[in-house]
Amino acid sequence: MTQSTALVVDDEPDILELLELTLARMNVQARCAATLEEAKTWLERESFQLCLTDMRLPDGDGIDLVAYIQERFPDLPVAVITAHGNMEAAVRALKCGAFDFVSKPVDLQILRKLVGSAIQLTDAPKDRRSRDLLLGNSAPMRDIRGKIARLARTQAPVFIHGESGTGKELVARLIHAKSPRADKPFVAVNCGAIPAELMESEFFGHRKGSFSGAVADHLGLFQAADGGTLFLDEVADLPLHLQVKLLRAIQEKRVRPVGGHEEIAVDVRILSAIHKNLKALVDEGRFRQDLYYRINVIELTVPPLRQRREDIPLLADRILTHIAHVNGLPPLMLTERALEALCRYDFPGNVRELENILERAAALCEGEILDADDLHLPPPSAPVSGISPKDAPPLPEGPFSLEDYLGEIERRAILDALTQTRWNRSKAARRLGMTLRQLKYRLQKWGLDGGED
Ligand SMILES: Nc1ncnc2c1ncn2[C@@H]1O[C@H](COP(=O)(O)OP(=O)(O)OP(=O)(O)O)[C@@H](O)[C@H]1O
Repeated sequence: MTQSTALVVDDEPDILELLELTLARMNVQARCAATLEEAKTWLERESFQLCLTDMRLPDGDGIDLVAYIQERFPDLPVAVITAHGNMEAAVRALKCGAFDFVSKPVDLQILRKLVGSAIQLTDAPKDRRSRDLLLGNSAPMRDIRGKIARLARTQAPVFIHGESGTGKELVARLIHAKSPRADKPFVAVNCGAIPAELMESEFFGHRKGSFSGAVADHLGLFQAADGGTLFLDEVADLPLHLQVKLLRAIQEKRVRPVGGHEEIAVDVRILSAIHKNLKALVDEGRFRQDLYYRINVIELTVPPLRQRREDIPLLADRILTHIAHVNGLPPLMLTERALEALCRYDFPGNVRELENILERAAALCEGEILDADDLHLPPPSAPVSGISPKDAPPLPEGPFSLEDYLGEIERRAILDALTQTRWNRSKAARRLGMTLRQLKYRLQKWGLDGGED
């Protein structure tokens, strides 16, 4: 194995020695600098795979060094050592381009994981076809692809904002796939889909016997994602008490399983997504401000499809090619009229809705040419759910039960939302503006149980 070299910058000789020893055990040679000036001299003289710097240096600030390296040596990952509990400094460093941080007193287990990731980062292949996966040549999509490439090189938490179906999860997967964590797990969790009483154990694991039903040790999501990425979808659905625990896990980089006595070091990159306005939820006291600042270090907005209509033809073409391929069909084509209709349509459900429309059209169409009528696009004024008064069942003759009549409308709306979300109950619940629990109750009531969360 070739030896890597790290530049370690700290004015405390004891810490320098400890870091040097730890790195040596990982076959990483350390060059030590006690000041900003010395660090710059080393940087000119040698090439490094990692730089580890203290925040407070006699002749400047660790952030100055992060900025200097970003400008002069953008391929060199730099991590900062922060005073215990000083998350503000850690966040500043991440925003400035630091790839990670470790807090004092330095936990050697966490340091080893950080160094391992940094070394992998400089070895990682640079490109992984995000253009073929995240389609679109509009300016915002090109910009997002550029950002994905840059964000893949840091460990900074990224907060992805955008309407439902715009491709937030796809963006998160690409950040992971292009990062040095690509060979480790990408664990996606829909925070709204986990029952409140199981949340802590789902996230942090539990020990056998810690509660009735805990028949064996259980690995939580953090441990499942160790070395990789944890994607928290609909993060605003986390209850406040779990937000506190999540914040702690992110800051300390350690988790304690339910019923466990020891804490376990975890190395997880957090990406999160939401389709609501998280800042507004913070203002309403429904989302913790400290957690908001922690997960929102870098924000990425995926615009709705109606704001990048020029991407529709390419997306439609690729989706139809895919549908034809998986169903063993000859190539499917859209007429000009059909394409025009698609480009005019507003897509409240974004790319996912485009996929559904084309799948439905392909399934119902007789030949290989899809015309505008085959798309069955909702008229512009129809509400998103597709239920409008004219679709409501006709009023029965004579006296009737209003409750049963409204129940039938409810049943139709639920069925419609489930069809649109391919029976994904969490997504259907969001579409209907209710909690998963409320939807499950109604599904039971209407005998519509089934499907995945
Ligand atoms: N730019 C794109 N190119 C290709 N496919 C896309 C693009 N954007 C979205 N998709 C596809 O659209 C579907 C929905 O995307 P995704 O699940 O990532 O959206 P989302 O924003 O996370 O949705 P939700 O908020 O409902 O969870 C997926 O099948 C995804 O592959």
